[in-house]
Amino acid sequence: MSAENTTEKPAENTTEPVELDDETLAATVVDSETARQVTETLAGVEPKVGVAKPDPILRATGVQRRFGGMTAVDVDHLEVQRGAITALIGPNGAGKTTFFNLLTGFDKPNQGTWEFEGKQIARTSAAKLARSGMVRTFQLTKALSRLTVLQNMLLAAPDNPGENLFGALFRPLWSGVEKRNTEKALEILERFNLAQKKDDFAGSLSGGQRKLLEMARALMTDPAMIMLDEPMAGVNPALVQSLLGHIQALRDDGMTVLFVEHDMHAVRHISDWVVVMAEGRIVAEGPPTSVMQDQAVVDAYLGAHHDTDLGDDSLLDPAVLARLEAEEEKR
Ligand SMILES: Nc1ncnc2c1ncn2[C@@H]1O[C@H](COP(=O)(O)OP(=O)(O)OP(=O)(O)O)[C@@H](O)[C@H]1O
Repeated sequence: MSAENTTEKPAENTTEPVELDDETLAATVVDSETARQVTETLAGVEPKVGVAKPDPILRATGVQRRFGGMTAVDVDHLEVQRGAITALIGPNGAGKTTFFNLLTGFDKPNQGTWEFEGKQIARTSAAKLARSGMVRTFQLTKALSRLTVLQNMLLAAPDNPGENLFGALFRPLWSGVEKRNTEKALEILERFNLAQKKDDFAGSLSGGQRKLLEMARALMTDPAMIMLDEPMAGVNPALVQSLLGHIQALRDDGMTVLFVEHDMHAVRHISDWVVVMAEGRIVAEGPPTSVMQDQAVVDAYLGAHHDTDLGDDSLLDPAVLARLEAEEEKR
């Protein structure tokens, strides 16, 4: 199917929840050398809120964002370890998206500072951040859906002159850049199994393929750190495994990954470190298994919506389980 002979059609399964059993999810975990090294390094870090990391790529301090009288984000201190997959989780309204938007230059804080690669970046624009190596994924807008997959990739290239004066005046120079960008785009599309779709409209892709394209676009800037906004949302379960594999591959290629996600199951299997937010604050952080046993995390999720599945019960501390059962009986 190509852009020339097809019309845009809605993506499939965009609202389907992720429902994969733990065994399937566990099977997606890649036992790479990098994964082992990261786990080993983080095993030496005390799982407590605000703890210093051995090699932080991002450090945020005293970040506050208020909307009227409501404080949506109030983070004392957070460090993100270089080369690891960090998940930012929490119940609805916890402040994850607001914090993510602040870190990626899409919103301005009332107060706070943060640095990336040792440089202050609070109040730096998203475009500037991308040029310095921190990039976030975007949901495909309506306009981008009407472009082909390859055109989407080329637009994401940092030196894309587009239709500006430079492009018009320096065509020969631009065509060299365009050739390089096209080669790079095709290489990345190949990696995400999207090369065959390069001439399809982005709007014709399934929910999962769109998420892959969002990641592929971000890689056009050769980032050191990639920030993913709910990478599993709206993805057909059949594609979740492949998506998780791609996220791990980014880490194994040396990138730092930070993602916002609701789904506890998936988070637990692929994250090296989990940060939990509730009511604007970070209430726990640590390796996935220890975080799941943390009372503050259980309280945060139960307080928000009682039917939340925290994942594999066998990982929960017996005392926590007993308490959950007692609370269940009371209801
Ligand atoms: N632009 C805004 N104006 C007013 N209040 C806002 C705004 N953006 C977010 N909020 C509020 O800030 C709080 C945190 O919202 P946020 O979207 O960051 O939470 P979240 O953890 O991402 O939740 P979800 O998982 O439901 O997306 C919520 O109470 C929300 O209503």
